[in-house]
Amino acid sequence: MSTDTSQIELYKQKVGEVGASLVTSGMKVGLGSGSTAACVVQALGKRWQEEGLRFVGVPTSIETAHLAQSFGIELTTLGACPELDLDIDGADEVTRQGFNLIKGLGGALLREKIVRYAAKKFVVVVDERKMVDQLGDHTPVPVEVTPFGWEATAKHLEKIGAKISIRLKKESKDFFLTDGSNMILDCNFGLITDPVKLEKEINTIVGVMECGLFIHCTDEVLIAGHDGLHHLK
Ligand SMILES: O=C[C@H](O)[C@H](O)[C@H](O)COP(=O)(O)O
Repeated sequence: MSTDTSQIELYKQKVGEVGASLVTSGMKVGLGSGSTAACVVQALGKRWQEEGLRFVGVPTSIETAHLAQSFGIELTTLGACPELDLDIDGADEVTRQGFNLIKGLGGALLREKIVRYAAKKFVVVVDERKMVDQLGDHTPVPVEVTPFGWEATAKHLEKIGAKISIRLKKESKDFFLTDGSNMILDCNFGLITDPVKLEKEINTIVGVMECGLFIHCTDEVLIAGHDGLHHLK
């Protein structure tokens, strides 16, 4: 499926607006990361400024925090607010059945997962390119690892079948580091037949902080595409 960039941007804006419409006054809301989640934050910022909507947000990345603050949105931490009503975030792949996800191509996966599991409800916002029949369709599994001894951690990942690409900064050959100062190893496992087993296998490897598989934890998906907007529950 080829869709031009400006059309994709329109899909993201649409899904961002609908995602933002799920937030009501007084809610505690997880604010996701990446370009689609940014559209949600922008739409929330508009509602904050034009409608006087008031809620508190917990950002999943420094970038999201800065964006939210640019609209004056009130932010808090999981320390002050460990239970959230709603978390809205993007994804890199979403399975049509079961809404399992790969996340983390933008590098925010550990914080995103912590925020997701602090929330009662998790809504994912995507454009139609992200929908797949099976995880691993076009995206590796990002794995966040502690930099100490990452080479040994990588060997363990290879033993369970990963073909690894070390995430580098776009502008240089330096290692990309997450907001928590961890590295990311992008692990290609091919098509993933048993994501529950794989998530467990990855996360029991010493040195792994978290992986980008989000399994059996998505309540709703908003999808924007050529045939309009779909809200799947
Ligand atoms: O680390 C990044 C996050 O998991 C993003 O939500 C994910 O990569 C999707 O990003 P985008 O909406 O920019 O495609």
